[in-house]
Amino acid sequence: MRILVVGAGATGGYFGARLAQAGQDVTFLLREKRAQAVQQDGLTIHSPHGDFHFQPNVLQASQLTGSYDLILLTVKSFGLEAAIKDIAPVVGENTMVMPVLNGMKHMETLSLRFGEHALIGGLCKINATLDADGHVHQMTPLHQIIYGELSGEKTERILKVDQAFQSAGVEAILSETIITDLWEKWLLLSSFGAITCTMRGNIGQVASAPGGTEFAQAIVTEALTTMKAFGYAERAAAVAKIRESVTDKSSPQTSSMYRDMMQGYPIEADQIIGDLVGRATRVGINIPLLQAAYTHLCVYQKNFVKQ
Ligand SMILES: NC(=O)C1=CN([C@@H]2O[C@H](COP(=O)(O)OP(=O)(O)OC[C@H]3O[C@@H](n4cnc5c(N)ncnc54)[C@H](OP(=O)(O)O)[C@@H]3O)[C@@H](O)[C@H]2O)C=CC1
Ligand SMILES: CC(C)(CO)C(=O)C(=O)O
Repeated sequence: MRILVVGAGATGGYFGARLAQAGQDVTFLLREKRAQAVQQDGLTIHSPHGDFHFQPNVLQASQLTGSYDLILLTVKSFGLEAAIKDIAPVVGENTMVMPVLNGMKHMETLSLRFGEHALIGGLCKINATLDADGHVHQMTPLHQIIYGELSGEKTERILKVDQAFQSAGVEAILSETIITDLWEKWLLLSSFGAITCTMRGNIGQVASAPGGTEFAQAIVTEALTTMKAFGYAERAAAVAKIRESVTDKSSPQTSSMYRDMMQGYPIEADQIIGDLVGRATRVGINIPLLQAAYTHLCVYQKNFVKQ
């Protein structure tokens, strides 16, 4: 299977490297600066599962030819439009486009652009980041990737995707409920993001502070109420697990949005929190805490991102 990984940041670098390490036919589509750096230095992964350094196949958009069987989209939401333009020439009739972005909005965008048949639902759970040298650091052993047909069917093509990820030494899960999984990942991440970015601490620090647990629970309730109004069919056990994880007083967990914010990087405020606020406003649901979190993130985004 010809696999194109778009981006060699935290998620693309990690999962793309693991696929390549397993001998899969992987090419990275990178923009000029990153392409030059990776071509010169290779790609390095630091991981509790073992470090890995290799010289990947790298192309820039103007060098793409043919079509790919699977395109793994690992850009941030604010890079999505440009990435769509870049990959469009190599999305053939049988190409599967699998994003791992957090949130839901990108699914509509991609479906409108390439058609729903091209889209494979995908998400990943990992705590990873890029360091100043462009190395990928996986900070905890978590490296889960979940994917599935939007219909839930076990088609021939999704079984091939499954085979590739199963070979890669990561926790790979073929899901028959990927849309629900995506809502739940968004519920988890929007809550993690709003809690850690607003309170500037990890989950345990917030949960241990006066009012922190109540704040975290109220954030989950606001996000959940909004998602249910837009089609999320609540699975009680999943929501209970999310509530548990956002109120765990011993948890050192943050979110990628929090880590990006601490480093002065751009964040996905609109995709992760703004989209929820917009949806709630459209149907008249009051979500004051998420609204405040969004305002807070927008102030950061406008004034404090390092150029
Ligand atoms: N980091 C994490 O732990 C997790 C992240 N996620 C989600 O995964 C998604 C990706 O996040 P993450 O991997 O952290 O992001 P990163 O910022 O680490 O990586 C994104 C990469 O995409 C590259 N990129 C952007 N546009 C293009 C393009 N047109 N062509 C080629 N490369 C491009 C950027 O490269 P450059 O700018 O250098 O050109 C950058 O290196 C997000 O939606 C995030 O919320 C989900 C779970 C965990
Ligand atoms: C759920 C979590 C926190 C880890 O995968 C995440 O998705 C992120 O940090 O973006």
